Amino acid sequence: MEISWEEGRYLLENIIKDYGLPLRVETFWDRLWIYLRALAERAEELNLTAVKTIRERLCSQVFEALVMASRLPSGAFPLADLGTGGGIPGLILKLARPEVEVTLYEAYPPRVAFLKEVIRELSLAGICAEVLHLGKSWPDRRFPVVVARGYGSVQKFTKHAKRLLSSPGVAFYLWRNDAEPWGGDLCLPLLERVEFELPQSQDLRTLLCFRSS
Ligand SMILES: C[S@@+](CC[C@H](N)C(=O)[O-])C[C@H]1O[C@@H](n2cnc3c(N)ncnc32)[C@H](O)[C@@H]1O
Repeated sequence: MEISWEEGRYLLENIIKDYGLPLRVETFWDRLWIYLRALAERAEELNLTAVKTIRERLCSQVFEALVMASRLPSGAFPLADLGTGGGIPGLILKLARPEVEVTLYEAYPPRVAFLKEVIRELSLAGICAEVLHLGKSWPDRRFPVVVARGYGSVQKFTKHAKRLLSSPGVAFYLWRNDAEPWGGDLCLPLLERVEFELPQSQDLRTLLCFRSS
């Protein structure tokens, strides 16, 4: 059976506590829940079916995004999420770190239309979603922070992040060790590598942190 509002909040609260993340779930849970419900309802239509339940999403994509949120620089700054799909990690970063100005880039227009609806429904300011196939075209601005998850390979991420990063700048990539190739020589210097296990499944993830070259 699917998880309830109370169970979901309790689960995430405990995950955050167990992993010692410096975040307070009560500051973003209501909006996160609305977003997760919308994503669950539209997942099939948007072909975002890798995760089957809200419980599973809390223990994987949400948790991963919160690990990233707690490692971002402090304060307010513009951030770009490349290949955001249904808003991961960028939309979750915005909920957990509302002072950050987020741009979600995604090549598939229906996913961007969904994100625009969610942004409107949640009355979020300082976040936008744009249809853009990076590599074919590029935005005319640069960002001090660039992030992504599930972008195809670590190498592809560093190649595109290098193009979008301002200097100085930092890029963060959530690498799914078991599911995604490294892809070859990296285009940015690696600053830090943080390995962690997902709650419940114990699957491995690595948060890679790069700096502008
Ligand atoms: C595997 S999904 C991951 C989505 C999301 N980041 C997540 O972790 O759930 C990859 C997404 O990146 C998008 N994508 C891949 N290459 C892209 C590119 N060059 N420019 C923009 N979006 C891209 C795809 O359309 C897809 O939505």
